[in-house]
Amino acid sequence: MADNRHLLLLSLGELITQEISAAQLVERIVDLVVKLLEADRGTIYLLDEGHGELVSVAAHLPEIDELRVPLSEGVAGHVASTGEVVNLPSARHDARFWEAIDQRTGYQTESMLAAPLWDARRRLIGVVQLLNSKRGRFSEADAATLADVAEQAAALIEQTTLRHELGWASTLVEGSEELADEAPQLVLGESFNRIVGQGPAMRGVLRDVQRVAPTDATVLLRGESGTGKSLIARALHYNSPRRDGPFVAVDCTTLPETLIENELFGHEKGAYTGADATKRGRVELADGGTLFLDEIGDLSPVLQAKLLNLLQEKTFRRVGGNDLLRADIRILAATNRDLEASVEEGHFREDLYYRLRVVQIEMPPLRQRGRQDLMQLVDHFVEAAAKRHGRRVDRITEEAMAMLLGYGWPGNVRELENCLESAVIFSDGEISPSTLPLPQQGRTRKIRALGSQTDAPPDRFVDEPSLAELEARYIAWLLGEYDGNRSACARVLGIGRNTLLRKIREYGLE
Ligand SMILES: Nc1ncnc2c1ncn2[C@@H]1O[C@H](COP(=O)(O)OP(=O)(O)OP(=O)(O)O)[C@@H](O)[C@H]1O
Repeated sequence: MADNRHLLLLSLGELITQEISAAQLVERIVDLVVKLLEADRGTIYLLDEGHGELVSVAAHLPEIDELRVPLSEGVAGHVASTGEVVNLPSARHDARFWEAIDQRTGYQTESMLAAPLWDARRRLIGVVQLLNSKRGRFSEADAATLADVAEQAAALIEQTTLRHELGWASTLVEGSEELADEAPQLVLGESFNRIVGQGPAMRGVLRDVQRVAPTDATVLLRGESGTGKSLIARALHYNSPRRDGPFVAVDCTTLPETLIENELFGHEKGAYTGADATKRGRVELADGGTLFLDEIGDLSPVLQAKLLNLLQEKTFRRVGGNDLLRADIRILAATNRDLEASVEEGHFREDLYYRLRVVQIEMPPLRQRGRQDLMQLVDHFVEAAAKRHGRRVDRITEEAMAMLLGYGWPGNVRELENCLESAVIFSDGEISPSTLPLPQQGRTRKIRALGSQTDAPPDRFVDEPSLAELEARYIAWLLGEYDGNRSACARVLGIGRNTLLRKIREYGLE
């Protein structure tokens, strides 16, 4: 059992690295726990605080779609209210047993084991429950195992966006949950584990992912650095029929041409000095799965030709080999380059370009995703970093949030993630402007980023700033334009110098 438990925890850990949908993740957790503890059925309930109910989000309940259990009812309700692990050899003879469920499902509950799911701040988020031990009754060792596994499972569930999507999670960032209410409800199966984004731009991306993931089509992911292209590539793989096969990523920028060819296609024994054994390349390692080629715009002409062959014929040769080998792979590629310009300049093959661009997914830069997406990302990354570093963050000040919302994020989501990780480490329970490592030149960059929006009369504000943010940005931009001359800025703004100074202080623009 100890070994099994170890294996289960490992399998649970692996689940989170795979971009399966959040709903699938909880289903797999239930399946694994049922198998490990030799139960007949299992259910994971999450707490819907608003309604004071537990709601089944994954369950072996062929009879009904969803179960809602009031906190005052049943064994699950008892576990949620008291935080106790409950082990009942004969559930129907226990006063806490809620017969209504068996009556609805026609199932005969005999033994039952249930444990609470806690979040990192020791708040209850749900209950995991097992029915009918195949060994007649659950042992005390089973109860201890379930308590252990429940802890891991809760940590996994917390890392997903599931509770946010359901609109039940409490948030650090005021208003970050508003969108969940405003947006048309996403169907669980359509959402992706750990990918945050419900604004129109990201919803479009996720809709495309949903459509193309199940096909074998080559997909070209485009967008600035740090926008999540690799994340989406993994989502495409783990939501495709190839999900049980390997996902192999190759970064085409990091190695010189000859090494990349070797890395991709492998080599035959004796292909060159030092090649004393045949080596399989990434293409072969990806067999039955997905090959993700990152930064494809950087490939040399020779490799572009070989890649074209691979795309068209699904065939390749190892370096130094004559045999034409066949690969059963799906190819995904990504670039942050202007491929059209590269084609024009003769650096990128036109035929390869057309072959690649059949299905394209364009990742929007962070500054175009709207304030709600940014706020949800902030919430997501702060929670994740706090957990990772064992820190507690209770609050992000309004000024800090205004700074985050006003910044241009040239490094996109990766820059935001790094910035918040650092802020969490240096914060003392609260993230304030002084804990945000937005460099001084960050302001300059912000001003420049804004410049492009304010120079031309904006016909739409892609990042939906509030009036106060807009005011802060305009002042910041003016200060940049007038080399920090406050009197000149005040004149342009038609306000007194003191009023301007107050606003500069208020918006943290000193
Ligand atoms: N929508 C999102 N939700 C949650 N995390 C995200 C999201 N988008 C990106 N990230 C995170 O941001 C970081 C950067 O993403 P990723 O590496 O996928 O970007 P990229 O576009 O492939 O970058 P590059 O072009 O530099 O390779 C990763 O840690 C990723 O998990």
